[in-house]
Amino acid sequence: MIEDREPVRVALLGCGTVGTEVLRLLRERPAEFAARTGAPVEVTGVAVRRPHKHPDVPEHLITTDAHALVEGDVDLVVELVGGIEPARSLLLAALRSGKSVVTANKALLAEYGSELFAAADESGVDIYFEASVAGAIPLLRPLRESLAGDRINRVMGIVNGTTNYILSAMDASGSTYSEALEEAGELGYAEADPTADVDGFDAAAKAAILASLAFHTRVTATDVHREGIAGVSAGDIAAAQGLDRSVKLLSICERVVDDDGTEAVSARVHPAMIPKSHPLAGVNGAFNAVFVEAESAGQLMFYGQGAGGSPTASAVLGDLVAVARNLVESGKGPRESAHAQLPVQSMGSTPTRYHISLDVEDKPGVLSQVASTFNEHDVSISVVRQEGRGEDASLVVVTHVAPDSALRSTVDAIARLSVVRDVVSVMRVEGESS
Ligand SMILES: NC(=O)c1ccc[n+]([C@@H]2O[C@H](COP(=O)([O-])OP(=O)(O)OC[C@H]3O[C@@H](n4cnc5c(N)ncnc54)[C@H](O)[C@@H]3O)[C@@H](O)[C@H]2O)c1
Ligand SMILES: N[C@@H](CCO)C(=O)O
Ligand code: NA
Repeated sequence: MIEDREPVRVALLGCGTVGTEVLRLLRERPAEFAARTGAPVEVTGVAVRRPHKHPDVPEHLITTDAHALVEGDVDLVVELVGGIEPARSLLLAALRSGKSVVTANKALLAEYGSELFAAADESGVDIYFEASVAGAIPLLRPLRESLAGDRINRVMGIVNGTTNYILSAMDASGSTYSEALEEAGELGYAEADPTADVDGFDAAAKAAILASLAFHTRVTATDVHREGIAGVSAGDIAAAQGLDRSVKLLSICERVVDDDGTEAVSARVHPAMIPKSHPLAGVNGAFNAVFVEAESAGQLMFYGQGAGGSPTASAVLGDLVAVARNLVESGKGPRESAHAQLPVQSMGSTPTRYHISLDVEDKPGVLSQVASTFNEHDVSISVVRQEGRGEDASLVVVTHVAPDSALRSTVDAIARLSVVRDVVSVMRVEGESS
């Protein structure tokens, strides 16, 4: 009988948006978890910071001493505290004392992943982290396991729910940036410090995790070029709408191959305009979507809820069952795979395309001055549109692909032209052929 087997003893660290939901489901459905695991799953302790804030957690489970809980009589530690410390020390202590770990902590994994994987390896235990990227969406398991025999060339998508919620609201209803950010916080999508979301740190951490798994290379958050959405203005959104495009915060991880066959990894997070007809343009609110392009599999798309207590708990509990099964059956999950160790390419050499919207003087010769500035920087123009408005005119230029540094210098040079009154919007363009 399953109920008579030795239980898998679980320590829960953190009982906030995600932890509360994980605990609720574990306590409501013990028979299902036991049947799927092969042994009862027993929560033996819940570490919190302020006990009085958790009236629904049975008193005998609550502790403020997370270290004692982790080093005590448990088999599996579920970390839902977030941030670097004390999460890092707690997980290292857990792994070094032979406990398997489930975590949703992308900030920690993107910086100290290798240290945690090494500790897990030395102790022969598991570390699972599906909830750390794209919430409920099964994405890391497919990359780590299902696609382990393929060669991935690109991973591109929307992996931050908060910023997607804000950009969708600004696009659809004309909400202000701060109204939409407040709503995202109330709905449990935003990080404890929402600048992690809006400044792109969260998406960059996720890009580092995705690039590491996809390219079998250690990529950390600092390797990822990062631009957030704080600079996205109502003018940028309007410029995109005028061209039948949407603005999205994209995480893009690519395998780049030089003419001589040398390979590198490029990982970047920045806002970009994509055509309304692109599948990512229809991903709204806290939903996430990620495209994976692999040599044999071709294109794959992963879509679903990327944030929120309940969707994230689904991924955490899926990992918990996988790890618990391994404990019951003496199995083992995948270890770190970083055999390729490709170099990381700088953003300046990464090929991108720009959309540039300018206010210029409406007089002859302006277009040719602007065009020759592009020419001088070896950047070729794909589309140009000019509209007169009395003394002023607006000029919209979309470039072909060029190294990002060349595009940056072109914009700087254009801004210095006396005929250019204002650079209204500069944004990268993705999702269309060059
Ligand atoms: N909320 C989401 O949508 C979501 C989605 C995916 C991943 N995550 C990740 O899941 C983790 C938890 O996120 P959350 O939204 O539940 O955060 P939260 O802020 O709601 O909860 C964290 C909890 O940990 C507690 N805590 C802090 N320090 C502690 C300590 N030393 N000991 C014990 N408890 C401590 C806090 O008091 C808080 O209750 C984070 O790593 C986050 O990035 C969150
Ligand atoms: N703050 C994160 C939570 C999910 O990882 C987001 O908004 O996507
Ligand atoms: Na996921």
